[in-house]
Amino acid sequence: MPSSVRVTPPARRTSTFVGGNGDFRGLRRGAAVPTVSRVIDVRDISKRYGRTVAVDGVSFTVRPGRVTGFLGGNGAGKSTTMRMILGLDRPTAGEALIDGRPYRDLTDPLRRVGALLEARAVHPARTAYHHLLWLAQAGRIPRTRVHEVLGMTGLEDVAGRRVGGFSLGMTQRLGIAAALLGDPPVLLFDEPTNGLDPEGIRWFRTLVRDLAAQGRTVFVSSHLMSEMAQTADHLIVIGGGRLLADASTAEFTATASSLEEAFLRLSSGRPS
Ligand SMILES: Nc1ncnc2c1ncn2[C@@H]1O[C@H](COP(=O)(O)OP(=O)(O)OP(=O)(O)O)[C@@H](O)[C@H]1O
Repeated sequence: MPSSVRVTPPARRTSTFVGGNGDFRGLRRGAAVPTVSRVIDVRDISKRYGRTVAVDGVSFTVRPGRVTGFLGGNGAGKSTTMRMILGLDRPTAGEALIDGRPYRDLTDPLRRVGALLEARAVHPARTAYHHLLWLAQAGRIPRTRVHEVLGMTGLEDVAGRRVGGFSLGMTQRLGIAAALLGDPPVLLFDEPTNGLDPEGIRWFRTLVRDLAAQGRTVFVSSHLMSEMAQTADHLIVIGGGRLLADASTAEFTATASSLEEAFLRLSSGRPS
């Protein structure tokens, strides 16, 4: 097991906030899910920060119609990979393509790709509604869509509250709402269940499975093994910046009693 890989316990429960109207029909507006080019293609990508090799020659493809989990311990390189996919970090080598192009070359990116990365990166004095409205206006998305995503994420009742007073779980929901704004066919969520209570985790699981069932490409990073076992159809596993596995969840766990055991065995380099 690479020394940088550790498996941490589940995130502390920080909120008793529940909800989400469970109505994900807002995701099916119009012909929002194109039938082509929803693949995320990561090709031999590397990222070095000074002497730290965060990502080391990783290649994989994230396909539509299923939930792909991105598993790795702390410091494995998940966030760096996601940031490179979204054009927020420039690869030292290799490339990441969505729809056959780098993110920065996509036209109308909010309608092509939705992402939750740093949920806390919101203006604390803004209300949830105004945060989403500001994003919607920047992406030429109608105001009615703001109401839809507030309903879908269970934030309707707190839409008028300042985001600075939100719990971590509520902030995560706001980040998920922002990712859904453009009704995009490709979605990336980095540690989306951080701070969500059990009800929220179950709600999120239902949401992403529904998104995938609609034919979207859904890529979810996590270090919560039991959660990923229930959520992901397919797994990309990295450790120490390197690709360790790219397999269906069923294949990955076939010779282990649990996903956690399979992950720990793989990370430690023990044979299955
Ligand atoms: N901006 C940066 N400058 C320097 N080093 C960085 C930077 N971003 C990430 N790293 C390093 O790159 C490695 C991979 O980090 P990354 O955040 O991608 O991992 P992760 O799998 O998302 O981990 P976690 O689950 O803990 O968030 C780590 O060693 C980290 O310290």
